[in-house]
Amino acid sequence: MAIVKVDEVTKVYEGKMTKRALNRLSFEVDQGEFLAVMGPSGSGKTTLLNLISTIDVPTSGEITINEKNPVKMSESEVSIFRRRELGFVFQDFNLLRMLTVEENMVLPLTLDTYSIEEMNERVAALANELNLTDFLHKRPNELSGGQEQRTAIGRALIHQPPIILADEPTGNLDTTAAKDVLMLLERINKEQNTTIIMVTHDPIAASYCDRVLFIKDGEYFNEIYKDDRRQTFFQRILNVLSLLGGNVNDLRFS
Ligand SMILES: Nc1ncnc2c1ncn2[C@@H]1O[C@H](COP(=O)(O)OP(=O)(O)OP(=O)(O)O)[C@@H](O)[C@H]1O
Repeated sequence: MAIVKVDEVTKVYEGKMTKRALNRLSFEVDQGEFLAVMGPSGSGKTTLLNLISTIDVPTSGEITINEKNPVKMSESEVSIFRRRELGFVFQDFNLLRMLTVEENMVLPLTLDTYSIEEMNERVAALANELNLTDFLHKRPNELSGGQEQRTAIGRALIHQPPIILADEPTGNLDTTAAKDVLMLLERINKEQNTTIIMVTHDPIAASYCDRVLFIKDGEYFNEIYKDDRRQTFFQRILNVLSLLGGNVNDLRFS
């Protein structure tokens, strides 16, 4: 069953220079799918994620998330919808520097009516799963990049949202920490059936996904599905990327 439907979506940025960032893009994401979105720099990946995340609205076309269309909601409905249905993971972690790991993770819950016991229980369970139990009282500047990103993933998961949106989640991590984060996302996806949409330049990161959707100049270019082996999927991703062209420096091989 499709949990996200992108139907003929166009996004035009008006300004001194009008820019058509997405042009009649259509695709669906199944519930429980781990999807990577790839494309050259400027192809519209972040624009697409901003539209799905309800941060921005399409110029035309429709995006349906869990059978709801956020464009038709009031501002307060959208903020509740965003909080309950979506979790966000960013390249630069976006943690609050003055807060501890525990406080960063629990923050989204404080906007809703959860009891202290429930909040403590959720943080403890997630910290255990994310291997952060010993770091709960530390602040971001005392953490490694991988620990910061795991904290950010904890913050994204604390609401148990059905969909996680990740924008280059491994972009600021070294190879080992990136692998840990990808294996973690893969595990969350498989064990909790959380749908994940991840924008990435990195073919290795994309090879952890079930499917890679390639876009070029704001339009659908191609998509490929994982077979049994990650290594052959990785090779097939590289093949499409070479067809896709663009500047090879746009792709980070790690
Ligand atoms: N707010 C904006 N106003 C005007 N143009 C914009 C705006 N945001 C993005 N664009 C343009 O829209 C196009 C798509 O940008 P977008 O950031 O979605 O691409 P991207 O694929 O995420 O790129 P990158 O991989 O470099 O992050 C680009 O040409 C960009 O310059």
